[in-house]
Amino acid sequence: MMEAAAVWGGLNSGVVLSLIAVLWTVVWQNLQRLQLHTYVGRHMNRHVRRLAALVDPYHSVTITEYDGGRMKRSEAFEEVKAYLSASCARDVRNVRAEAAKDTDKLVLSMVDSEEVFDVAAEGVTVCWLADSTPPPRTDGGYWGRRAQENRRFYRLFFLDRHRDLVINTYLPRVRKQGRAVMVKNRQRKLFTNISNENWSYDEGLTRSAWSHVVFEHPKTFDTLAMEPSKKKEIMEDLNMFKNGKESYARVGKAWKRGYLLYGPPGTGKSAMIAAMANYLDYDIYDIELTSVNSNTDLRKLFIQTTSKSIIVIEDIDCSLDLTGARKKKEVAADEDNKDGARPDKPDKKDPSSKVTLSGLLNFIDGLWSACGGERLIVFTTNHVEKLDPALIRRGRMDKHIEMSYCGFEAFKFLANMYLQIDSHELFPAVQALLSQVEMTPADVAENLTPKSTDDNADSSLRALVSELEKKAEDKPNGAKNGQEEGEAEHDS
Ligand SMILES: Nc1ncnc2c1ncn2[C@@H]1O[C@H](COP(=O)(O)OP(=O)(O)OP(=O)(O)O)[C@@H](O)[C@H]1O
Ligand SMILES: [Mg+2]
Repeated sequence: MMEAAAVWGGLNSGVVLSLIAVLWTVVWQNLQRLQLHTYVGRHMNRHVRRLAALVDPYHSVTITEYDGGRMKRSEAFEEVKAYLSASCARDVRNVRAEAAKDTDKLVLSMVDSEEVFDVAAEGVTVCWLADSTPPPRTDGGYWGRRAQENRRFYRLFFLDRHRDLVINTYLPRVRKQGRAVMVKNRQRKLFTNISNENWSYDEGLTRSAWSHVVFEHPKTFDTLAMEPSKKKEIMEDLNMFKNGKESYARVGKAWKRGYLLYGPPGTGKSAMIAAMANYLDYDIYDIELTSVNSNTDLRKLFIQTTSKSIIVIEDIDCSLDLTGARKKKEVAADEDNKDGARPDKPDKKDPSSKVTLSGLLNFIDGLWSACGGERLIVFTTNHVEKLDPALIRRGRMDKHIEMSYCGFEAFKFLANMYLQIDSHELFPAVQALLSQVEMTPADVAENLTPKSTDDNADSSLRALVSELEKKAEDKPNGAKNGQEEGEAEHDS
């Protein structure tokens, strides 16, 4: 009887303390809502939590700003920060406002020592604390100065009995929703590599070889003149890629895809890349190969790219001597075998050979095998026939897309876009002329652009026809160099 009374008494005190904790939680939330919580309140909050822990132990999970000693910003930290800023920021009295990159908006987050409650599930309240630890002692220098900044962290408190729910359901949800907030707030960027002297630092401690601007190119597939079926095929290919995480994993392939865009100047290769980036919602990394000092630097550039990006090397034939250079050097090496010369050894006298073909191949193969996924690599060239076959073989450049002179389908698209017409008496003449002469979509678009307020569809079309006729006269044979209409495209 006595024992039963003791247990009952213990239970009773447990229930009372739990009730105090719950009551305090409610009071605290209301104080916050009324903006009456104070420094003292925060301390009481902690004491109540300690008191409650006597009967119902709580646990905590700490999410730090940096991953271990790798000096890399923790993704989980960013996700929690984004989640809290979106879901709970209204309940926080003191917030830190940071300038969002490249916009006028501010990103709000909790200042140190701020706490906020969140509902993990019905009847399950958890508490987030924002805080920081003093920096480790260092001996100056840039890294030292950066390291002197406090290391921030978020700590999540929850009761022992909610452990499974918090770890298995709530935290994954927080990360997922945080990621969604980050995607929503994310502005796409166009990165470019700059010379090493100007290497910049990103907001973490990571040294960056890239500088960036906000990517705001207006070109989309809706405004890209192309034979409709070809355009559809490319868009479906991109869809398959974007949604192909599982299928790539199933067949054991890295989640990467290579595109080679080739064709004469002004046929829309760069426009196509912008349309792809807008369609996929990816960043663009535009590599200027001639600014890369060595194969090692090329590798560093690659390592600092992120997923959901298009890595672009424009005019690949001009950036590197890839026009059978490997073969020439192989011959030279055979002749000069005594020196043990390597076929792809860079020629120090030739500044264009700072990055070699083999360096570039390693770069692409690295892309294919190393780090995370979801990267497209796009090469453009005006002279596909000059490229080393090794560079464009299947597995490196998976899809070859020919961007060609303007065909009738592309013209109709442009006429609709620029003049808002689907047919006109001059269309047959334009069709006949386009089958005879080569004119790029860029030139057709320029001719269709009204030059004065007096211009209309009729005058613009006449201007185009007369331009095409002039070209036909300049080209006595009239043939189109065996070029078929529109844009051809094939998988290699
Ligand atoms: N198919 C197209 N549809 C719509 N606009 C086009 C098309 N092709 C070219 N243009 C327009 O013409 C201009 C030049 O095109 P772009 O820079 O994409 O050519 P390019 O193929 O990259 O040329 P280069 O080989 O010289 O780099 C751009 O303003 C682009 O918007
Ligand atoms: Mg271009």
